[in-house]
Amino acid sequence: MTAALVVQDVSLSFQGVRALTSLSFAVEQGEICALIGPNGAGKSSLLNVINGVYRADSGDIIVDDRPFLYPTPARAARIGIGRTFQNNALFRRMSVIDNVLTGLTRQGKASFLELALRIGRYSAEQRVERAQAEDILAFLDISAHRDAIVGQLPYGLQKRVELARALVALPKLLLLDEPMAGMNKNEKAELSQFIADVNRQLGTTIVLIEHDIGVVMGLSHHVVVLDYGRKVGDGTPEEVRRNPDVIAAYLGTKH
Ligand SMILES: Nc1ncnc2c1ncn2[C@@H]1O[C@H](COP(=O)(O)OP(=O)(O)OP(=O)(O)O)[C@@H](O)[C@H]1O
Repeated sequence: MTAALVVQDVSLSFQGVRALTSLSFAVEQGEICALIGPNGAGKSSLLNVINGVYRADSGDIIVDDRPFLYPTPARAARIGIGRTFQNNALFRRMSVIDNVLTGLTRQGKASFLELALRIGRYSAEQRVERAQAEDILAFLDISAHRDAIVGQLPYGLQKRVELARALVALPKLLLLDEPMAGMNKNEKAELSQFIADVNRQLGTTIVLIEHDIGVVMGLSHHVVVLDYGRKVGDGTPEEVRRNPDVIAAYLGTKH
C-alpha cells in the first residue's frame, strides 16, 4: 500500500536550537496518526514542515509516493494537504459560512475580469463553492449556525467551524494541531466523533497533535512519540503505551 505521507530523515533547527533531528516515519492511507510528546518536543514544527510553513534543513516529505519539493502552504493546499492551527485562526467577526468559504479561495479558475465583473465562470464557481461549503456544514452538523458570527459561538462549535474550513477543499491529508485544546470532556468526545466520521466516511488520512492520552488512545490507529525533536515511539496505541522509552519521556511531565 502507498503511504499517504512519509517523513524521511527530517531535521530542522532555529538559530542553533534543534527542533527536529533525523525524524522518519510513515502514515498509511486512511490512518489517524497521533503525534504526542512533551511541550517543546517538536510536534507543531513538524506539522509546519509538512505543510510548507517551514523548510526542513534536510530530509524529505513524501506525499502519495512523490517528494514534496519546494513546499509552501499554497502548494500544500494544491496537493491536498489541509491544516488547522493550534490557536483558533478563524475570522471572528465573519459568519460561519464565510469562514468556511475562505478554505476554498485558492481553487477558482475564473479570470480577473470574470471576478471583477461577476460574470462567466465566477458565478458558476460561486455556486459550486457554496454547495461544497453547505455540504461540509451539514456533514459536521453546523448548518443551523451557517449565518452566526463565529466569535459569538461557543468554543466547541468554533473548533468545528475550523475543522469545516480545513475540510471544505476535501484534502486527502488533514493536519490538526491540538484540535481539542481548551475543551471540556464532552466537547472532546463530540469532536473526536466528528474526526472519526471524517476519517471513515470521507476517507481522509489524518495526522493530529493531541495531549490528552485518553483521546489519543480512543481515536488513533497509529501513534508517533517525539521527545526533544527525536522519535522515541512509533506503533499502535497499545505498543506505544507499553514502550519503556515513551514511559520515560512522559515520567514527571504534566499533560
Ligand atoms: N519559530 C520558532 N523560532 C524559534 N524556535 C522555535 C520556533 N518554533 C519552535 N521553536 C522551538 O523548537 C522546539 C520545538 O517546538 P514546537 O513548538 O514544535 O514543539 P511542540 O511539541 O509543538 O510543543 P507544544 O506541545 O508546547 O506545542 C522548541 O524548542 C521551540 O522553542
